[in-house]
Amino acid sequence: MTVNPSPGRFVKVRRELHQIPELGFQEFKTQAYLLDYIASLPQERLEVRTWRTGIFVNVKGTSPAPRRRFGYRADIDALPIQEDTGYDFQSTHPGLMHACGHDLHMSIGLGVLTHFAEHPIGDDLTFIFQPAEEGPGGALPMLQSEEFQDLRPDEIFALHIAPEYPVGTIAVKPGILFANTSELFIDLIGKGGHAAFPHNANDMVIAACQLVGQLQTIISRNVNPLDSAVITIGKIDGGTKQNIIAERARLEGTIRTLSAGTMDLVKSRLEAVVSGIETSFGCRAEIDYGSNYRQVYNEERVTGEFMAWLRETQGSHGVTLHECTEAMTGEDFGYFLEAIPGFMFWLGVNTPYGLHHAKLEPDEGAIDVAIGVMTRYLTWRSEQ
Ligand SMILES: CC(=O)N[C@@H](CCC[C@H](N)C(=O)O)C(=O)O
Repeated sequence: MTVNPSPGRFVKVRRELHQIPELGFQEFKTQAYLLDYIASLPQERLEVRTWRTGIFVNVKGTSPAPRRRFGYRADIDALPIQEDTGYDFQSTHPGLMHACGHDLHMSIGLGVLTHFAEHPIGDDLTFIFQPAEEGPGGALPMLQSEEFQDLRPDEIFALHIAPEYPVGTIAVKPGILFANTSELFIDLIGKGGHAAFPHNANDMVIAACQLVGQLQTIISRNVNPLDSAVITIGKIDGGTKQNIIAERARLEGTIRTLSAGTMDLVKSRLEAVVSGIETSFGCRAEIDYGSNYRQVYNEERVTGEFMAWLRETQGSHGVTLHECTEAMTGEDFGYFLEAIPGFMFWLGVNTPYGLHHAKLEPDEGAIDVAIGVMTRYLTWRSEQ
């Protein structure tokens, strides 16, 4: 796709952030960039707090107390992907890329914050720039942090880019939007040996191949077909050389379900299947579930009001509301929504390559659309 050669303010910000992607809890340059930008805003009503590599910004409202407080969250970390876009502002960090849109999420967050630093509303606002969404999860510890407690909002909002929708589309629904997630790491430990003497070894490459296939039968044969679940093994590592039987293999993946009960079922079946592999291969297995995220559940009343407001005003915003179905993506924003009513929505960015792809090139026109919608929505809410 062609990119705008004379970008606006927040497109420039997005491009600068795009060049410095960092993994979870290592977002040092990103945090410094965000702090520098925030320091350039009118400071009269702002209070900035850092938490590890994250940031809270309090924007003090203009109404006399008691005031309500609204929260807005943007995630800031990137993925271990070697970028393959046609951009002239590609990642300067080899092997790392903003391939899940967090560069757009941050630029939109800064755009909304800029508006309210310059045009404060009656109510207080908390902006949250959150590390480690892709893993191991920054939302829960940030929510529990001391720094957050007196900035805890009454309602909280966030968005995620959606490659499949045109720019101008906001896709949302009340209730569950994103799945429950659990990371999955399985180590298989057998007995290595010479490639020519398989009968003297326990080959963990064969065990890993069998296990990957058997794991899929949990989805097809244990989960109710009217429910939904996903097991994806995204990475396999095993062995040392083509003529050595592998002593070890490691599978890395993720589990997605639409309920906590189905997550328990999948895990208990998975443990039975892995134990069967131990018996049949005479090997040892270790399972680690890594980090787990709660489903993203959009509170019905607040989401319903947002959708009604969008329906009434969409003509004047150039925005189209689409009531979508849930997706098996995960998001640790689910922890915020478990504690505080609010919603997350999908923002159309119209690009053929999906999230987590090395060629992801979101249409930057979506940045101003989102800043416009969020500033108008928060202003409207404050006037209610
Ligand atoms: C929106 C999105 O793509 N989120 C990630 C969240 C990752 C959760 C965790 N690290 C896991 O892999 O289970 C996703 O992969 O859905």
